[in-house]
Amino acid sequence: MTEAGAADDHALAAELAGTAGRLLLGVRDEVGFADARALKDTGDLRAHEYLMAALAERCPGDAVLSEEGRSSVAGKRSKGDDRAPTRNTADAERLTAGRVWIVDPLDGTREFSEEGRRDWAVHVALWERDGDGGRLAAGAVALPAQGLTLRTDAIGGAALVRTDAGDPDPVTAGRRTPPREVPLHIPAPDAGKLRIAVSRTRPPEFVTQLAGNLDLDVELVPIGSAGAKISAVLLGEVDAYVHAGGQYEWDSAAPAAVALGAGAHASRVDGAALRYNREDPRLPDILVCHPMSASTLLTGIGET
Ligand SMILES: Nc1ncnc2c1ncn2[C@@H]1O[C@H](COP(=O)(O)O)[C@@H](OP(=O)(O)O)[C@H]1O
Ligand SMILES: [Mg+2]
Repeated sequence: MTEAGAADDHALAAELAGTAGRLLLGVRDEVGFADARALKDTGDLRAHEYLMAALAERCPGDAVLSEEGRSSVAGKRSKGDDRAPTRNTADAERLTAGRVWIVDPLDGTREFSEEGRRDWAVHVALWERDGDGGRLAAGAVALPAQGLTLRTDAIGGAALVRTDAGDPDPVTAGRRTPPREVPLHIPAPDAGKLRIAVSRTRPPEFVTQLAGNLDLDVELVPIGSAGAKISAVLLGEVDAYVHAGGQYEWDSAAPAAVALGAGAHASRVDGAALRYNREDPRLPDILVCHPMSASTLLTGIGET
């Protein structure tokens, strides 16, 4: 990959996540909130079909692993559309490919279907094979209802992009427009305190025990979507995300790529590296936090 080509991967991830996000805001307007199932399925499948078509056109030689492209969702249909979802690259081809896009077309599907909620995301990550097996090479997390995209950049860092869509922020509305894109660095937590983001609907029991074991003032903050939770860590709205008990590569690939670019610690809850493009896409647990909180949290998790 040339330097210009690599830079394009970061920009492409952000462009595709942002465009899928705008499409999803349109799906919310079109389908409405009365039938949550129809809204979820239509959102999942329209964003998936857009990403599959865009990646096939822009990166025809690359493999794709999407949450909605598995054979297990082959029977799913979006409202007013009888087509089956476009299938992922076959496993045998994906597992030998040099470049694999790992996408979650709509993370936080439940929150997407609840009127007024802003904690849902589009994830677009690029995994590349290298001498050590492989690594996340680029990633973008769009938060369409918040008017934000968090993305990796070409110099190993990350950036926060303000998009036009989304509800106006009542605090900044009317003030001078802030810069459209700014570097993203994970902020350090306040001394003695730790706000830990947890799933709204499946908070792991061990995180409650962990909170009790830590010698800190801990607040558990329920937020939907892995991408929205990891973004909340990078934006300083919480200090850590701890999850266990189930998840898949597409739930964390793009947010982990951005987190690592923003200088965060991102690992399994036992401290092992997050690994992607495996035969089995299950990746059931994750810890994202500021590096200065990592040993406290890893030790606390180990003792819980
Ligand atoms: N125990 C579990 N098993 C499988 N997937 C899980 C899970 N807990 C969370 N997830 C997935 O992780 C994402 C974030 O979940 P949560 O909002 O509860 O934190 C969701 O992705 P999707 O919305 O793409 O399905 C959800 O399905
Ligand atoms: Mg998901």
